[in-house]
Amino acid sequence: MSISALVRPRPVHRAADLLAAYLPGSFYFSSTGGTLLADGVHSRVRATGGAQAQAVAEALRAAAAAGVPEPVVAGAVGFHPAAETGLVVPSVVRRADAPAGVRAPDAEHGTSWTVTPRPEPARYAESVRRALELIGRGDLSKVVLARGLELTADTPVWVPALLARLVRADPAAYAFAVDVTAPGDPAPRTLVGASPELLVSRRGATVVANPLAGSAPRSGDEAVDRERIARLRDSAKDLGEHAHTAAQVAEVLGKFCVDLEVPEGPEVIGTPTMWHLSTRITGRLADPADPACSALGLAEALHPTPAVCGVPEAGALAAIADLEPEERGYFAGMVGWTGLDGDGEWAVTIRSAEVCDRTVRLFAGAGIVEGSDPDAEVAETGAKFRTLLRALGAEGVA
Ligand SMILES: C=C(O[C@H]1C=CC=C(C(=O)O)[C@@H]1O)C(=O)O
Repeated sequence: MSISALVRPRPVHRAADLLAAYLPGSFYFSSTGGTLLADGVHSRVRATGGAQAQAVAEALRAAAAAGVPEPVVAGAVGFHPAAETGLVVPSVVRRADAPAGVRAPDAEHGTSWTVTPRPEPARYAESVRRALELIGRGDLSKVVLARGLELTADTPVWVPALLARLVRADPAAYAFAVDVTAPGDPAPRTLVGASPELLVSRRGATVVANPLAGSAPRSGDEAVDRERIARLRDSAKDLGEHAHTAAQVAEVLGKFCVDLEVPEGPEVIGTPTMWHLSTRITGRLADPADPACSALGLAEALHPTPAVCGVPEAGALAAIADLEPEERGYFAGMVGWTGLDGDGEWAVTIRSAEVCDRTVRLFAGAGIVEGSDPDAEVAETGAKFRTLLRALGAEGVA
């Protein structure tokens, strides 16, 4: 028998076709590393936080044995991993290159929106003041406090168009759409977003993490943006906020790696709406075959980083529970995929929303450290909402 009869080429898809093929219920994830669209549920992974890497490795082996071609585990894990986990082994996975030349319908500017801030910005500023007291007393060094917006449209929100607009606005983002429908939901619920932050990716023995912390809004005016970038680079408050996050990520990855490259200081990266301090950390795994070293295992070990939680972690979790009136749900968790070989990519679930019929629930957080100004943190979280508000055609309503 000839080789060509035995080896079928991998189907080749175009990223734009996969994005166009996305429908609610599918799993979509794209980044500069490629595009993945997954459909159907071969099996669900039910394991609580911390134990998922082992359960996932077993689920993937079972799927491969059952004939699922190139199985992956895909989905989202909530901020409190024990609370909400939506990981599945899909029946069909299609892959393509990174998105480029994306077409998307413009947002419906005729949509009318009702907006409810949760909490009101003044109450969020008060929580920032209380966090500063905890920091002043020495109980905490950093805590990330989030606030939410609930938007209701006059018609159901069409998630495929929203996703396409997010990808078109920033093809380099970690863009995702995940079905997170829960019992009692009146309609399918989708977690959708375009995160700038890579929690961890793994390819063979190589791992990359790209913690972000320390931010300034993008203005669109070149001279103003140059000044904002320069100020961000020199801001002791933002550099401190960033250092906590980069140090924790380096420390955790260091436990799994034989070589770890950590740049001496952060650089500034841009999204269409924000500037961030960024540290790209790369490492070589000591034991890539260990399930704890799969992309998901590493993501679990890293989560929650001080980009979404704080330092020390237990104190920050307690402060978040005390000071945030709303449950974060999937916000500030992680979203991505891992394959049978342990390779994969997980992003931090920020610049995201949960969409259910006409309702959109979004959150944005900001790192609070000594020197943070409550009103500036209200403005920063407001700027972070713009990724989703723009794509919804709702910029200016909140
Ligand atoms: C928590 C968020 O952003 C994180 C990532 C980048 C910069 C951040 C900051 O400057 O506070 C946050 O740590 C969010 O967008 O909701």
